[in-house]
Amino acid sequence: MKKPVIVALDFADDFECIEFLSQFPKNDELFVKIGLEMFCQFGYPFVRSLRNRGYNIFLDLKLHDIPNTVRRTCEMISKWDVQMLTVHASGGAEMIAAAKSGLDGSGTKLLAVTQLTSLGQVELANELQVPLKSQDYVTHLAKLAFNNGADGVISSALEVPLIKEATSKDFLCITPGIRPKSAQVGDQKRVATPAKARVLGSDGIVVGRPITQASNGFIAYQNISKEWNK
Ligand SMILES: O=c1ccn([C@@H]2O[C@H](COP(=O)(O)O)[C@@H](O)[C@H]2O)c(=O)[nH]1
Repeated sequence: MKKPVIVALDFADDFECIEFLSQFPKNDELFVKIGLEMFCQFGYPFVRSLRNRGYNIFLDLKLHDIPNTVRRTCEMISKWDVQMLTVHASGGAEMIAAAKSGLDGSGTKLLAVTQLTSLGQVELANELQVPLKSQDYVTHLAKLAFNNGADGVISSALEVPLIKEATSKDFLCITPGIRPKSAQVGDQKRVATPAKARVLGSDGIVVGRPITQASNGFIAYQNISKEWNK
């Protein structure tokens, strides 16, 4: 599959979301991300309806709980035919392995979130009291995920070369925190342009507001895709 531009569907309203998607041609193999905002409101029926319309689904639930709870939740999600699911790598080795075993037999890729792209070095040190350089912390969590069966990680594009070197070139690095040069950074701290993410070796980029809040979402998507696929 072509390395995707994954559109983060962070909408408060499902009609608004469907109207947004109607701008995209029907035959496009679009990859969309359903996160907590939409999942908490519209749940599995919404996931099902987008999957039935042919979209590839990245279900970004960032699970983080005791291993037994995560395994049982993943067993349920394994029947949903979604392409990717997230857990937090900081849930630990046993939790990551439990998530993987819950997804066993499904085609769903398990991705572990390392350090959220909204957290920089200052927040890591001062708020979370993690005494490591951000890139070392991300690499440590990526190795933990790799050694416990995850198919890849969520990180910023900036850490991709280090992660690939510490794990495997085939270990997926899916990167949010993507901002075209002219876009507002907002709450993101570790950001990269689509072109930089490509050069650094990301396997897929996640883009929300620069597309969903653009005056023409489809044109914004096309421009980002062009820069990403150059
Ligand atoms: O570390 C992370 C993990 C997940 N995200 C999600 O990606 C999108 C990014 O949206 P933008 O509007 O492009 O900032 C959003 O849904 C986050 O929940 C992330 O940003 N960072």
